[in-house]
Amino acid sequence: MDKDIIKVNDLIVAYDDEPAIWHLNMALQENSITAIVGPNGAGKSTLIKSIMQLIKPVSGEVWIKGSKSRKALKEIAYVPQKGEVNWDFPTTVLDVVMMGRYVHKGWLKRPNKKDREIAMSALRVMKMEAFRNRQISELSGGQRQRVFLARAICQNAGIYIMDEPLQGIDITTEKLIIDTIKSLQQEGKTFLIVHHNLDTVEEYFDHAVIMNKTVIAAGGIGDVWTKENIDKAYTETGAG
Ligand SMILES: Nc1ncnc2c1ncn2[C@@H]1O[C@H](COP(=O)(O)OP(=O)(O)OP(=O)(O)O)[C@@H](O)[C@H]1O
Repeated sequence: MDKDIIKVNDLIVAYDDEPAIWHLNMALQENSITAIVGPNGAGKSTLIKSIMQLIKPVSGEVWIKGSKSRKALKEIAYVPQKGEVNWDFPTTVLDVVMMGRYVHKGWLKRPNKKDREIAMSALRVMKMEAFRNRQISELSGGQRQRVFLARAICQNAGIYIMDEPLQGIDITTEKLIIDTIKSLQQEGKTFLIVHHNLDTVEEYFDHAVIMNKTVIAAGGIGDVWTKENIDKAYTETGAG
């Protein structure tokens, strides 16, 4: 069986004629925890937004489980950067987490008791049960990140794509998120995660894509996590 659950072929993405991603090729190995690493402006968010079809590329292809159809996106739970969400929207923690269920039900059907149980169990995993009736505007940054992950768990997708889930959170929440990710990996899930802290890459991830507009090196951590590759990404091209 093909171990590459997502494939990106020769991707070019530009904003106002300025390329943010240039002839990028990568493959996400099934059941891996893969880091996307690179300097500010390297195109990491652009890459995952392209995979999620939130941005239209100039050229290139994205295959998800052997399909190019939008339907394949159902296989993915996407966790955007905290800053990309309107946290002032008047809604509760439980309602946000329950949104993870709409992928299965469609937007018109109301969630039922089972959906609620699944959402509560996801909140329990993230130790956010006590906050279920809290307005999302009243959460701290770390609590927001926990709610995001609970919503992704609720979706019960095979692939998680997360944009800087560990940004601006304390060590307790970081450990909880990493432990949850590792136990979901045991259940067969796959992770593609934008990560900034170079000191924790080897501890948290088994694969990495080191990039700066294009891929500098990609593969198993033991093979690609070298000073040479990291220096190359962080010193070349002037994208940062
Ligand atoms: N909506 C946009 N319009 C114009 N340019 C954009 C837009 N979004 C991103 N860019 C530019 O594209 C390049 C890549 O941005 P992107 O956010 O993908 O990088 P990143 O690697 O995720 O950066 P960071 O580590 O700072 O989050 C940057 O030069 C950025 O300024």
